[in-house]
Amino acid sequence: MTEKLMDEARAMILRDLHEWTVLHDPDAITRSFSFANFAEAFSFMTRVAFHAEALDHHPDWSNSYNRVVITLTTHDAGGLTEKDIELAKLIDMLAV
Ligand SMILES: C[C@H](O)[C@H](O)[C@H]1CNC2=NC(N)=NC(=O)C2=N1
Repeated sequence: MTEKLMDEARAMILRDLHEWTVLHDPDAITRSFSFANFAEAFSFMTRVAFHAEALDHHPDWSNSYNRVVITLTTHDAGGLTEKDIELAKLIDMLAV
């Protein structure tokens, strides 16, 4: 199983993901994205979904019209792992 990120490694990685906010209960990161309209938002979600499926790591998310809120955590590990970081970086690339 993928292990939870700890201490310095975790702090260093999270510094690079400065657009994401760290949550503590559960241990997770969250970011809100806004798009021109629903079609753009849903197209983004579709692209993220295919990558998430390929990674076998899935976002907790919600969508309201042009806004998508994504929370990443590893349920199996009870907190943030490398898999969340990998998916967050991918999501950041897909959002631009
Ligand atoms: C069996 C399968 O690999 C697991 O259930 C995966 C699927 N996707 C997952 N996604 C997330 N975010 N956390 C998990 O623990 C997780 N587990």
